[in-house]
Amino acid sequence: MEILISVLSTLANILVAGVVLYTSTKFLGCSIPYVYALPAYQAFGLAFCLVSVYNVVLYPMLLDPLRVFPRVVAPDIRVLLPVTDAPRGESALRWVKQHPSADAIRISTPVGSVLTAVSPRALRDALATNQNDYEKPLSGRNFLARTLGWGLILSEGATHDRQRKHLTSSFRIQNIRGLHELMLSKTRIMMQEMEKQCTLTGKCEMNSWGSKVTLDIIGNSLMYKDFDALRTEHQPVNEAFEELTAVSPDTTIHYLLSFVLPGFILSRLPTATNRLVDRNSQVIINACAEGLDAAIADNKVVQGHGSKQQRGSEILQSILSDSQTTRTEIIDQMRTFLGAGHETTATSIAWATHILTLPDYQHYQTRLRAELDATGFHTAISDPQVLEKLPWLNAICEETLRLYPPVTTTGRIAIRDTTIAGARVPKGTLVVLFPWAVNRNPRYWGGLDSERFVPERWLDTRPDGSVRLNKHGGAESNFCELTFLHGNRGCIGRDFSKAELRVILASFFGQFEVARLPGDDLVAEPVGSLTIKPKGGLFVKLRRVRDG
Ligand code: HEM
Repeated sequence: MEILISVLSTLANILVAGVVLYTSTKFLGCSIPYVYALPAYQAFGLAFCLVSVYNVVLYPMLLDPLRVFPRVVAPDIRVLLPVTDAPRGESALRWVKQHPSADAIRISTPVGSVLTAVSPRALRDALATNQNDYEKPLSGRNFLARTLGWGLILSEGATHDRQRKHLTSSFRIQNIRGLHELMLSKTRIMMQEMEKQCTLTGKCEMNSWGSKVTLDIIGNSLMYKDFDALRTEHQPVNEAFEELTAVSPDTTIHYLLSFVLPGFILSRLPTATNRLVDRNSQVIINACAEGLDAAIADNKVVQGHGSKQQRGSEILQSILSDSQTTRTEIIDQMRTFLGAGHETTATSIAWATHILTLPDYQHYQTRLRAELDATGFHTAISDPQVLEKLPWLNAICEETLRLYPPVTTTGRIAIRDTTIAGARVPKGTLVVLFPWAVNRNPRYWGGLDSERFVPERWLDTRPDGSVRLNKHGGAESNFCELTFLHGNRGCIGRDFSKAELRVILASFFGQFEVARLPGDDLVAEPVGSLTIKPKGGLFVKLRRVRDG
């Protein structure tokens, strides 16, 4: 086996030499005597054939330790990327349906094979049991670090463990409940502004309002910085994120290039994407630096261990309590939280509205209002603990997050030999994870109903007819859902975002009857880089049914 690999790598080298010789004679005008060029071309041809036979036939059929898993072919590698202009999720879901009993599926692409884990058993291995055998691919991390900084999302190993340990406590439910007033007051401003816009223009666009309200909430929770995006027409940080998350073929090409070019070369190419990333990242860095300085100057937070903190400053204080952290790292961590804690929840607000305004599902708006009425609308929205227990509200949030996971694709690379569902996974294997496909897998989510919006699956009916929320949606394991992932790299902001979603949806649908514009009753296509939004935006009109 090893001899075979060395022979093939030698041939691969000859192949590269052949290409160099060919290009130098053809394009650079070097005159290489024919007697040398001919054998080089022949070697090139032979090496090319052998490498192809090895990649296409020999390795996948006889040598690949992952050949116990079924194989599919992906001619367009863009469908495997988290940053892409390609349609999202659907190819992976098709593969999952083609191989319903598979634990994992091998995906052959023109540039090599990758693996995707699909069953709860395989996902548990990749994300929990053997989680320390994986890292996020360096090329993708280098690309994203320019926007998000080297914070919790992109750090690895001991640095990640240290950062996660310091940050975990600020995401406890008690601390999140402490942010309820802020979340509610920002939601109220959102609704006032939306109502004004609707009166003036007859419509409002949900993606952009979701983005503004979540930016204002995370800005205030993270660093006492009120971006006031909700009342500012051109808020620079909001616009910076909008541009950074927009999809374009240019961004996809850049992301693909990050696999072959070192970061310091790629980031210096004079391209439109580089200019856009540099300009917008600087806007975000400056905002974080200003927020940090203001919070320290106002004594809201103090660097170092054991320092007193004011209510609501927990996230920034926990970043500062890590005594090993430099100012650049603090700002990187703030960029991470601004990015991660903003567009993700914003898209969930848009998707929930998208679903609840479709003809088949509109009646869930009425169901939700009835639940809020029965509890007492004002009692419910002013108390986070009441909202946490409302069955229909929570079931609608859970089902939206299942059906439209904002992050549809992510990846891990095995840093040592490991196993998935009993099969050996060699070091260097790229494991791509598709929350979109896993969350809609008919095998675990009720066959034909798996792609339908069925909030009832999150509810259990008691003998007295009352309903109670369950934690699994009827699936056999929580690894059947990947919206927030699992394990030590799962989303630290999971409870934060659920609290936000609850208060925003309860206030919004509790006070407005929300409808699409005439003629628009279609299921929108999900598009977006990193997170998915309804294509073309989601335009709605509002009719007030209750005073706030
Ligand atoms: C609906 C809302 C959200 C969804 C669906 C979501 C989803 C995810 C996913 C899938 C990951 C793992 C990414 C990967 O490993 O490739 C992640 C990680 C992370 N999320 Fe979220 N997220 C949401 C909201 C938030 C919020 C509100 C915050 C902060 C306030 C946040 C902060 C983070 C951080 C810091 C990480 C990195 C965790 C680590 O690696 O230790 N997220 N999120």
